Parts: sequence; C-alpha cells; structure tokens
Amino acid sequence: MTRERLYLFDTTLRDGAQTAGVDFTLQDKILVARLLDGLGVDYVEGGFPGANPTDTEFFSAPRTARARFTAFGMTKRAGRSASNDPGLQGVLRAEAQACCFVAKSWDFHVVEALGISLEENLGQIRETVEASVAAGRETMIDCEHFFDGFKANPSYALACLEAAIDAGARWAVMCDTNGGTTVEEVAAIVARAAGVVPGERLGIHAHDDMGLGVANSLAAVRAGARQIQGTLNGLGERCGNANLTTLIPTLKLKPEFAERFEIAVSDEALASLSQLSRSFDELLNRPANRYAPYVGVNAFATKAGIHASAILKNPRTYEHVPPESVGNRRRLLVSDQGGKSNLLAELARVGVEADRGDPRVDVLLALVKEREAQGYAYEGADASFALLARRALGRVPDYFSVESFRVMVERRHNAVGELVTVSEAVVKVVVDGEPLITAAEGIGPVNALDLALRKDLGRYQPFITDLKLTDYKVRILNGGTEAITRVLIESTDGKGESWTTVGVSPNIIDASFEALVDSVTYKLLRAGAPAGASSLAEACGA
Ligand SMILES: CC(=O)SCCNC(=O)CCNC(=O)[C@H](O)C(C)(C)COP(=O)(O)OP(=O)(O)OC[C@H]1O[C@@H](n2cnc3c(N)ncnc32)[C@H](O)[C@@H]1OP(=O)(O)O
Ligand SMILES: CC(=O)C(=O)O
Repeated sequence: MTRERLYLFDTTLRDGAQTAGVDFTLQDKILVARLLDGLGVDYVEGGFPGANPTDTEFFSAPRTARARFTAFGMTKRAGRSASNDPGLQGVLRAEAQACCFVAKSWDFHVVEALGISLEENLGQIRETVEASVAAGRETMIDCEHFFDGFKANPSYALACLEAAIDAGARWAVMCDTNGGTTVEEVAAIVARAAGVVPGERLGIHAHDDMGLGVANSLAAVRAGARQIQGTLNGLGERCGNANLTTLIPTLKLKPEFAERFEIAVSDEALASLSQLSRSFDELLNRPANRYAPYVGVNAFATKAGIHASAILKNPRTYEHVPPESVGNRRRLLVSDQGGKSNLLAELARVGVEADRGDPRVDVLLALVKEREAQGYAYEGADASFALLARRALGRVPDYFSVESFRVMVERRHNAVGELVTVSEAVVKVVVDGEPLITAAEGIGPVNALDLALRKDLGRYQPFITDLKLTDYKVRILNGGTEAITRVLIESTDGKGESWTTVGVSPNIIDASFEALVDSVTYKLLRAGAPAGASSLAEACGA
C-alpha cells in the first residue's frame, strides 16, 4: 500500500526563539539548523529576517542542505503595497527557499489588532502570497488564531485559508496560537477546513498551553492536514509548541500513522533522536527533561519489581516501543520498590557478576531497601551502588581508611582589610598502615574537604590525578529539626567517563564526605589500583 507523504516543519529557530529564557546566538542557530537537517525535517524555519541582526545575518547564506530553509515574516502592513513594505521586502530578500507569513484569521484580531476591515486583511494575504510567489519562494501562510477565529466566525477563518491557497500558497497553516483548543474541536474544525481547501495543502501549528500540542497535531493529521509544525523538545512561546521529539517517533512507530504516512526521517535518524534531544538541551545550557516521552532518561526506566521481572522475560511486557528505536535505553532501577530482578539486572549493568541463588544477593537486596529507607537513592548513584554491591559480595579492596577529618569556616579580614569567608579542611587517612595528614583551603567547606582528601593518597595518588567533581546536589529529606541531608556528587575522569555517588546524614558535611570518599574509591576500583597492604594481608590470611 502506498503511503501518503506527511511534511514536518520545524520552527525551533523561530517560535522556539520566542521561549522565555532562550536566546540563540548565530552559532547556535547554525548548529541547530544542521542538526535538524540531519534529522530529516522538511522545512527549517530559521527566524524573522529583518526583525533582529542575528536573524538577518542567519539568512545571509543558505543554512541547510536538504531541508527547505524558510524565512518567517508577516503579511504586508496595512496602507502599503507589498513592493513598498520594507519588512516584507526584507523577508523576500533573505536567502531562503520558502517563506512563511503570519496572517490574521480571527475577525476580532483584524479589527482590534490591525484596525482594518475584514476584506482589507484578505487583500493583504493575497498580495503577500503573490509577491512571495513572484519572488520564486515556496509560500505558506500561518493563519494565526485560526481555531479561535473559526469559533467566532467560521466563514471568515475559512476565507483566509482560501485566500492564501487561491493566491498560490503551497500551504495554509491552521494555528492554535493561544493553545486553548481541545482535541475534539481541532478534529471537527480541521475536517471543515479540509472540505474547503485540499488536505494536502493544510498544515497544523499547535501550542501546548493545555498539554495538547502533540495530541492536537495528531488529531489534525487524522482529519486531513498534511504538514505538522513543531519544535525540538517542545520549545516555543509560553508553554511551548507541539514537540517534534514526541511526534516523530509516534509517526514512525505507531501503526496507525506509520502504515498510512511516510515522513522523511529515516530509521537511523530516529535512532539518534535521544542523543539529538539531549545535545539540544546541552546547547541551551539546561538540564534535559528526564521524563520526556521516548527520549528522556526515564522514558524506559522502571523501579517496580513486578515490571522488572516481566521485562527481563520479554521487554514488550512493559515497553510500548523498543528503546533502541529512538536511541534510548532500558533501565531497571534498584530501589525500595524493586525486587531481585531489578537488582540482578543492575548488577549486570554495573559489571558485577552474581548468581540469583547466592544468599548474599538477598542480603544485598535487604541492605539496599534498608538504606533507601534511611534516605539513600541508589537509582541516581550508580557508583555508590556498585561499591555497596561489591562490598556485599566481598569484592572491594581496602585502599585507604579515613581516621578523621575537620573543617573550619571562618569570616575574617584578609591582608588588605577585605571581609572574606575562608574554608579550610584537614583530612587524616591511613594507606598501607601509614597515616597521611593533608590540609587544604577551598571556596567552601565541601570544596576544601575534597581538595584535602585528594591531595595525598600515598601510592594511590597517580590513580586519582584526573578525577574531577562536576556536579554537587543537595536534597533535604523530611525537613525541620529532624532533617536528613542527601548529597549526590557527580565525578569524571576527563576521558568521558562519569559516575555518581551518594551520601546521607543529618549533617551536610558528613553526607558530602561520604559521597566524596565513595567517588575516590570508585575511581581507584575503575582504574584497577592494586589492593592495599592490609587487604593483601587479610587475603593471605594474616
Ligand atoms: C503568533 C506569533 O508567534 S507571530 C510571530 C511573533 N513574533 C514576533 O513578533 C517576533 C519578531 N517581531 C519583531 O521583532 C517586531 O515585532 C517587528 C520587527 C516584526 C515589528 O516591529 P515594529 O515595527 O516595532 O512593530 P510592533 O512589534 O510594535 O507591532 C507590530 C505591528 O505589526 C502589525 N501586524 C501584526 N501582525 C500583522 C500581520 N499579520 N500583518 C500585517 N501587520 C501585522 C501590528 O498591527 C503592528 O502594527 P502597528 O505598529 O501599526 O500597530
Ligand atoms: C504563527 C504562530 O506562531 C502562531 O500562530 O502561534
């Protein structure tokens, strides 16, 4: 059966740029356009040439090899001809294959915001499309507030779509600009629009103000629209636009859509989607949404023991699509909600061999549950979990032991009379029976402790020189005077390997120190550092 073509229009660099807190540089835009081109979207809307210097410069050279590079603008201004409207001419001068113009389609907006007659607005749409087509651009009109407009004055909203198509536009796009339209309304209104304009010329541009951006886009496709506008990770004005990182896997993997429609995203590109989504968040300098459908770190994670046991027998029992298809991975988490199946799966993942019948596995499971009840969270601290497991199975050498530590925080005047807060730490460790005392100053007490601990570990020093702490998170559990502090520390070896450790205590310094010691111990283990003298002596039965 031949499938119908469905077109993806990405507006990350235009509507996504209208997200509060997002500010793309020219370099960002160039990089994102490349990512989108590689993904296989059909159109990349790069911005509004003429609206700001970055967007204007971005359109000074074509920025995509495959996707149609699209300039955004608005229909010509009232009271001017298209040829005499500098804004419109700026858009038409931009180096783009396609142009997308926003037009009013709600009578209320035409009268209130533009202050012109309904007929004049239809004229603006026609004249703008004709000018763009004459300039050789594939042309589309984003009918702003189409659904609200339809509810207020259906024949006028439909007349706007018709005016665009009759004047030569390739696409007339129905926008749910305020994001307040329900799925049922979208389905009914798009079906009406598809009775006036052929569906293969209709697009949908949905916003997520009711959390319905994706659902409304799918409803529009079911009702006849053949272009979907959306953004990477659902960026966009207010609550965002329809999320392409959710829509693309749905269109490719769900039989209802995959059997009827074809999109230009290949299976290989789909398998890079999780990575692409996370790289994009990296570029935005914000944490990736762990709970994002398909691409979030938790999208295929399960804590529940009953689920884990079934997944190990057959992943389809609890997975709606294979995680690998979108470049994600399955995670069976160890926690107080899990059973032996979770534990054995996680042990295998962190490279610890264990037998289901080994009684030490039961002891370890009970220990994990007991420590989770105290506040530890091993699902997010794989290195501390690996150490706990290896210790329970008798497989962690005693590299060093900590005799004591002391931290001092002092506010004082420095040599030039400025008031400064100074943190100093002293750590006493024993390596091969030899005590080693180190002191360090840091920008805070935990930093001072970290520096002191890693300053001199005797013969283990060469194994930890490349260790760096990259993140430090504190969570106060149960609040008040009974508060317990959980600290998570992320470390790296600078070679791309990173690991997370956890510490728990009523005292934040104690909790931090526990996580720091685990981090150093884990590094020694990973680096294959030889066991200490006491461990060797014990191993030899001394
Ligand atoms: C729903 C959407 O997301 S549409 C996209 C919205 N995105 C943006 O607005 C981002 C980029 N915009 C800008 O940088 C600026 O608004 C510019 C450069 C486009 C225009 O700036 P200015 O000339 O200073 O105008 P300003 O922003 O104050 O007002 C917009 C003007 O466009 C008019 N206008 C709005 N929509 C349209 C339209 N579809 N067709 C014609 N004119 C329109 C308004 O009536 C207003 O005109 P007025 O100044 O005569 O009242
Ligand atoms: C055009 C557009 O971004 C909107 O109507 O939401």
